[in-house]
Amino acid sequence: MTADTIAYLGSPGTYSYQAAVGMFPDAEHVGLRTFGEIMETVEAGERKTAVIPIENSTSGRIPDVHRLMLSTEMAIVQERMQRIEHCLIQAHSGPQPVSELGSITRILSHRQGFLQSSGFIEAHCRDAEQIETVDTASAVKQVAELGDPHVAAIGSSVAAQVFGGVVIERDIADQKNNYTRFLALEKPSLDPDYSDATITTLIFQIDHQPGALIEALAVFRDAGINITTLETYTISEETALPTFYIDIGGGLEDDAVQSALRALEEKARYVKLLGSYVASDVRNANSGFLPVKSVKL
Ligand SMILES: O=C(O)C(=O)C[C@]1(C(=O)O)C=C[C@@H](O)C=C1
Repeated sequence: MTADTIAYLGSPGTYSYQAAVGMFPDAEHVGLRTFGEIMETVEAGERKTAVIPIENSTSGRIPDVHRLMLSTEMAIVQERMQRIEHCLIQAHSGPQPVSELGSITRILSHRQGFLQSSGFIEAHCRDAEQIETVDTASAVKQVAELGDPHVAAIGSSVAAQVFGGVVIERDIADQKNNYTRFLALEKPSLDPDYSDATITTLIFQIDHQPGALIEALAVFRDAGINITTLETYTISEETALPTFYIDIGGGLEDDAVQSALRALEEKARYVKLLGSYVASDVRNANSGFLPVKSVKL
């Protein structure tokens, strides 16, 4: 395994694997068990790039990853909107006709698979026990190996192919256009090139006082910059003051972004740059992610 390797969650068949291959088709890819391990191996210089999901158009932010963003020293270098087409998958020995989905007593999936398909589960197998797995591919693998007609997995058709499962229902996510936004993170370059960057990601912290957030956000309005994501952290020892994750439309070399960031430094208690990179061209109403340019209807 070389230091140029891309670290992702799980094994071939996870959505993270599909995103990692989509972003870096010619690299070597290594699957790890947790997002923490993925970040650590890149921070330690053992692997070059971490590919991790940050938010989903159906279920919203991926909380574990947002928390990792607080402490990381790495820089975001790329984003990708990955289409997530969840399938209900069973073993070859026991696929159920869709009309008999009520006889499924156990469903295995990653937490996000359940969250993104909750409407389908409620409508067709509401009494089934839900068992969380480390990723969707391992859910499919376990179900294919078990061969029990009353057990199903929520995962990708790629995982069904890899592990020999049968897809009995396709595209079961609550929103038909279900996309997850993946980020690629690397150790910061000593000589970063932001010339093509069109989106910038920051974490900032402000005093807990009336009007402090409005004042901080006004720097973007004053510079004519769109905000495409704004997430609030829950408080903890690390984040005792109000702390926010924000994506703004514009690259670090844009004059408007530079003047907004200078103004933000004045208003905020703490500002951390997470990266400035090329915005995905799949930012639209179809994917559920705002484009960096203004939209007028
Ligand atoms: O379990 C997988 O297949 C993953 O790649 C993880 C993950 C996630 O953590 O959000 C990635 C994309 C989908 O949103 C569902 C699950």
